[in-house]
Amino acid sequence: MKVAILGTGSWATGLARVLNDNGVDLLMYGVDDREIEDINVRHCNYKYFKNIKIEENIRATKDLAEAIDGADFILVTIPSQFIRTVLEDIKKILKKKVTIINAAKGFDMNTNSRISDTIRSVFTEDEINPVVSLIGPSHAEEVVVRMLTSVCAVSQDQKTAESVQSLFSNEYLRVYTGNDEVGAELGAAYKNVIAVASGVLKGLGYGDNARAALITRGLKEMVSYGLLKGAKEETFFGLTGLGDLIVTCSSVHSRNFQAGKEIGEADGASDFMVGNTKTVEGVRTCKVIHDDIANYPGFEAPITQAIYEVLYCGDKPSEKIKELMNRELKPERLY
Ligand SMILES: NC(=O)C1=CN([C@@H]2O[C@H](COP(=O)(O)OP(=O)(O)OC[C@H]3O[C@@H](n4cnc5c(N)ncnc54)[C@H](OP(=O)(O)O)[C@@H]3O)[C@@H](O)[C@H]2O)C=CC1
Ligand SMILES: O=C(CO)COP(=O)(O)O
Repeated sequence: MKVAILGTGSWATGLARVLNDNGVDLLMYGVDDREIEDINVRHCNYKYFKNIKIEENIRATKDLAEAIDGADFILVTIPSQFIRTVLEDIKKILKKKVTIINAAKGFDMNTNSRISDTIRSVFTEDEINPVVSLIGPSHAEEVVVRMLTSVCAVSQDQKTAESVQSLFSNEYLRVYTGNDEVGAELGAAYKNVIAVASGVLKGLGYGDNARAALITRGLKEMVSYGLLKGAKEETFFGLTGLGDLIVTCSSVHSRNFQAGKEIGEADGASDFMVGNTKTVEGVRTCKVIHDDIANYPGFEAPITQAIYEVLYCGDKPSEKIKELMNRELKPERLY
């Protein structure tokens, strides 16, 4: 069994360690010489994990053909905006049928589609097995040091989901299966927008009460949007919905939360939007969801709308909070 891992970043490294612990043959594919050299020569990934040594048989290459050669699975652990291009490169050199596992949480850069749909649009049914998404509340910083974590292997095909479940499960990573691909992928993407909002609250100096309200009302937005898109309501109360929302809205590890905090502290997003180099999927996801909501007249997503106006219209977070709090009073309708 061989797994090709796309990416040499934090999540790629965390999951490489899981697979290595599980005795799986793997090869990482990266574009960054320094990261590849760190992994192969110094047996670490200094850019992401300063004090952590990784095993010597975790290896990386810049050669995509070498990485996917003989692979039974290809694990997608690069930010969503780069995924389509890399998949198109793979299609040109793929020699055997493979299962593609998506572990990214966002939308296609060109088409705004979910990543599973992107994968299916690039490959034919003869080239790939059913797609699986491996998603849930899982900061790489914890997985890489083997801290207890649970995620979900979500696929339209139960048997393929189970093959990914057994590939990754071990004593510190418990993998469930799920079949609501739409709900799981939308939840995992949408939570990043709410996590940015959570950071903004923190940056503005608000506390636990505000965060609890945000998570609850953010979940409401996620479910309502998901139902519009054909998701199952129950999925949003599982690991890929509420679970991921809690971890990303509350953890110092979250780059979406940290981005929001920086924006809240500055009471504006202009510096962040110009200077950010980290993977903060919530920024683009916010725009994708915001623009899509325009297709559903009367549908309201006040948190996403407020974050959109902060990120893309130059509005001040402090003013947005006032607007949100001063809206017309109403019953707490859930869905
Ligand atoms: N980090 C986490 O805890 C988790 C992340 N995720 C998701 O995983 C995805 C990846 O995020 P994450 O690992 O955190 O991101 P990182 O920023 O940590 O790493 C991204 C990696 O992808 C590399 N990369 C960029 N473009 C390409 C390309 N064209 N081909 C190959 N590699 C490329 C980057 O190289 P370079 O350094 O040169 O830019 C970097 O090594 C995101 O969708 C994220 O939401 C999901 C769960 C947990
Ligand atoms: O998806 C994640 C945890 O489940 C990672 O969150 P960040 O992308 O905000 O760091």
